[in-house]
Amino acid sequence: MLLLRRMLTRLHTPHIALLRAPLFTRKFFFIFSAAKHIAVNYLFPMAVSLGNVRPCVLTSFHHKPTPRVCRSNLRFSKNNRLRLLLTKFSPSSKRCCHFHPLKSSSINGFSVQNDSLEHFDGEVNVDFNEKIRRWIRFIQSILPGGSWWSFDDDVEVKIMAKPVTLWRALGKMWDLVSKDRWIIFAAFSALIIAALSEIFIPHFLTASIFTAQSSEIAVFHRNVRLLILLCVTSGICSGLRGCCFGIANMILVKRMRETLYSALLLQDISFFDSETVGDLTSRLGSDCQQVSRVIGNDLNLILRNVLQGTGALIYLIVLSWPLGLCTLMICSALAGLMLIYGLYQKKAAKLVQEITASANEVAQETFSLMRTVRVYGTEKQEVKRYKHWLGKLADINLRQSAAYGFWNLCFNMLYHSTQVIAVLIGGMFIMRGNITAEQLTKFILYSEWLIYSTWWVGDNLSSLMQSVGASEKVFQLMDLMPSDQFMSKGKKLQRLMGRIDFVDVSFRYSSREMVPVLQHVNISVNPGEVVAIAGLSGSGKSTLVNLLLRLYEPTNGQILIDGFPIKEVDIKWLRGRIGFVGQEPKLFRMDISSNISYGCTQDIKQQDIEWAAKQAYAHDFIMSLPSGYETLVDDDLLSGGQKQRIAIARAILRDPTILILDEATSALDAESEHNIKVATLSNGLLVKSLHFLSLYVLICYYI
Ligand SMILES: Nc1ncnc2c1ncn2[C@@H]1O[C@H](COP(=O)(O)OP(=O)(O)OP(=O)(O)O)[C@@H](O)[C@H]1O
Repeated sequence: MLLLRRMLTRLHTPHIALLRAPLFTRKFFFIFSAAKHIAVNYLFPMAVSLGNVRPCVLTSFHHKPTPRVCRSNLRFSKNNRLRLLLTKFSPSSKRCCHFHPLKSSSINGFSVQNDSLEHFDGEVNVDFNEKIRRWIRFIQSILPGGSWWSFDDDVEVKIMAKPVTLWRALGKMWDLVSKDRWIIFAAFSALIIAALSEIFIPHFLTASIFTAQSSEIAVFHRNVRLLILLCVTSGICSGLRGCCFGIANMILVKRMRETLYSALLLQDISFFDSETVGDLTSRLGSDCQQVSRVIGNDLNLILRNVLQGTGALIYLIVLSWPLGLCTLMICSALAGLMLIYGLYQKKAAKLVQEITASANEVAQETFSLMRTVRVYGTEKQEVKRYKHWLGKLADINLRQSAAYGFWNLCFNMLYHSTQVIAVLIGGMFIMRGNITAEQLTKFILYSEWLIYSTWWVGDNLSSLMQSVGASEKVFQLMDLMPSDQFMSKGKKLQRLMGRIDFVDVSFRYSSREMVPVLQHVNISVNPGEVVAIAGLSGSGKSTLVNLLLRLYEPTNGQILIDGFPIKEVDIKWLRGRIGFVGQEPKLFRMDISSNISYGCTQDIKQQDIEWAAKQAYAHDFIMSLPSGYETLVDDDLLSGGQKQRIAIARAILRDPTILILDEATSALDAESEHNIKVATLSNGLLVKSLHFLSLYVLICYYI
């Protein structure tokens, strides 16, 4: 007991974890305290592997570990099938076993290892010299060009987008807004007039002050009148410029979203196997929004400041070329820094967008699987998963802010050095009688103007680079060619009889190239024949249907419709003649009538919808809903069987020549299933489900 108490006083809060472990494990630890490092490093992990200790309670079991760490991966734990990462410290450590459950979750195609989410929170026993060495290493890393600035460690996300140059991005943006080029021309005209007016303001300001001082009243009044005129012109034109660029920006973002959305909708289904919904919606949302700054803000301010800066530079050189050249040199240094800073921000922005997309992906997945999350109580885990990406985002934002700080520091130093140089050299020139006090005042005003213009150009250029970096993936997606099915028209047969032949068809999904799903399949179905395809789960029944609907192309062999290769038939026309009810029918967030008539090209009346609903035995339950056919539904507001009945009604309403039911009545009770069969039979349709224990059945019926 004494030993136990002593051990307990030495165990601070995190070690309570050990007490939760089974008695066997506790005894195991205390009795063999003499050989504790062996126990901790080798025996305890074994206890975990045998299932005596749950790995999650071990996470905080560590005490003064030495910094020397060796890692090995263990793959055990029978009950919860977690993969463990055992971090084993050197024998000199006191108790230092540290486990992290490695729950791999695939996000953006890359696995996220949750061990990085839980940080080592124990105190680290390091000597003073080691601390100093660490500090020196840290300081070295945060100096310009140091490792802290590199983003390489953060690239846990898949960056597929090819780099887009600034000119290419601007060219693409121009393509999108060129239809409304008048607004751009109006914006540029206003910009030029405003910039020119503003350039002359310091000149007439200084001239007015000095003419007032020398009592030249007529000249003073003329200068003041001109000053007022310039102020009014620049005010009006600046307002016009801002408004026109804002409109151009709105047009750009709108077209960008439209183009991207249309490009995505025309992709092959296999494209959606590799891209996730969260990622794509993030491209449409935040990535396109990033571009919204480009025209209305960045380009606008860059152009204005380039014009004003050039004007100020010319004025300075005319005023005094030695002073002008000094300012030019400082501005060139600023421009060099600006370029490096801009490129850094571009890279950071690209990563920020990728990580934002990954965070969105997690959120989208969690919200769509909310019921599963609630039932399994994994809310905290999901928050952790989301926080992981937020942490990454914060990390990059931190570096972006630090870079911004550096950029500000450089700017301020260079800005003040121009003032000092101007006063030093200008003062000497005044003393020598080379220039007047009025000229020096104008010089200081214009050099300030020049340096501020350079600053604004740099700031907006880096913002522009960020927008370009953020929109790389958007541009890449917008460039994707539509699926072949939308490119080639194909033949419309005079009449679809319904003969189908699968001739030596083999298939494998492109996302899993190594796994053959179908191999040399030959099936023939005559018009009017009902065929049931039965097979074990995962044997490829739904895949057959996918090929018949031409959602995928066979890797070998071909499918014939009435003797014509399906590839040569107009696929839109063919799909219009096929009624399909899938395994898990999905409903759109719209009323029931719209859901039933969804995709129907014929002129549909309410009676037709109700007729189809009656055939599918959906009418009664629809009428029992508060607003009947007007009731708003979606994927979550109806039972599985009710959704299936609406989907069957949708298929019936199309009056299809070929009806494919992919276990379409699996969620219905036996009576409803029977009723639907009888009802559809009387209209020449047969719906039949065969349930062979765990076997799954697909029925194809041709009329
Ligand atoms: N989009 C996809 N990408 C990669 N592999 C897929 C895809 N869809 C299905 N598979 C794989 O193809 C195989 C056949 O799947 P399919 O859905 O056709 O089976 P099934 O016979 O309909 O199964 P069940 O009776 O369980 O619905 C499975 O091994 C599955 O993992």
